[in-house]
Amino acid sequence: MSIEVRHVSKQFGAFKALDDINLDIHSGELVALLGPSGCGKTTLLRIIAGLETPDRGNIAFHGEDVSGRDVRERNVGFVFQHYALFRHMTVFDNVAFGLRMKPKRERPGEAKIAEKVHELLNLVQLDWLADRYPDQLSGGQRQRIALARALAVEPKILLLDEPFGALDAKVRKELRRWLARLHEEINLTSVFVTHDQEEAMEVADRIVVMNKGVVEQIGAPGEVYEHPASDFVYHFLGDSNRLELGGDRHILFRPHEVSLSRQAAADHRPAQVRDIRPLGAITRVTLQVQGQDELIEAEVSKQHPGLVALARGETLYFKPAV
Ligand SMILES: Nc1ncnc2c1ncn2[C@@H]1O[C@H](COP(=O)(O)OP(=O)(O)OP(=O)(O)O)[C@@H](O)[C@H]1O
Repeated sequence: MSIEVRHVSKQFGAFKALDDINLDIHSGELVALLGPSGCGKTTLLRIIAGLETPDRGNIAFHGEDVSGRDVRERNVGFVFQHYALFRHMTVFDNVAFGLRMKPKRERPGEAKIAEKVHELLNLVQLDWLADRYPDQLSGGQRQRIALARALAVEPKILLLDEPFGALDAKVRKELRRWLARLHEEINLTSVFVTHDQEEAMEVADRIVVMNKGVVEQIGAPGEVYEHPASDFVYHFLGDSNRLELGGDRHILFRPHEVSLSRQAAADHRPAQVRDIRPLGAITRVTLQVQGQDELIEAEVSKQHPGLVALARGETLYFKPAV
């Protein structure tokens, strides 16, 4: 099921949360809405779901305008960060909930429901927890159960709002890999909101980079990283340095896109070493360049000859190598 967003705008009082958003999400795609806090990601997701009405524009699923349909009629599944499981129900009953709530003529029998619930719990690899209560689960397990619950009613579209936001870094990483694999398996058109560029880069087929209510760029992770359409996208999608070139000219480069030398070299600028951080295979050197306050971060292999016995306060020569 594809999703078409056409000229969608939304205002809260005088504040423009979304300004003429256009977006095509293909059937089976996993798309990330990425941007800083307050850029309108959640509002857009809620409008796609039917939880919020746009002031202008419309949403179509597979070419069919669904603007007039409410959230229940749109057949979308949700996983929201704070959309808690029902505490007084077991894992099994939580996952069965949506099926049991169906109108009588669509509701499967209890045997069929049990079969379906176990199938879903197997899919999220937590069948062994069926009789537990949410309080007896870890945060990561709870999110996987929330996903199973969302999938129970066989939605045509899955919407996830910072689904792993509240979890610690290691669990987040595991879960996002797991989500990517799961998505490969079930191929459900999915949209997830995140402000974490690493998460978007790692999981999504395509990334929609948003800023202040507009779409800055849409593309595959590699595309938006390698060919950012604006300075905003460049900065947002990874660490970046800005080097003043005089006048109002500047150059942007990534910490690893740098040539470092202990001796003065052609086109290299002198800089004072402010900090040296070994980070495993690479070492990050923070540099202060004359004539600008913003520090430069250079990341080189830990074997780089320029690092031998290097100390803070010394002078290094560097050049952006972009
Ligand atoms: N119901 C509302 N009433 C008033 N303002 C709102 C409402 N919902 C959202 N906003 C405002 O609209 C802007 C966009 O909110 P939204 O939740 O879409 O941003 P976001 O990109 O998802 O940010 P975050 O990552 O912080 O959730 C914010 O400035 C927010 O304060």
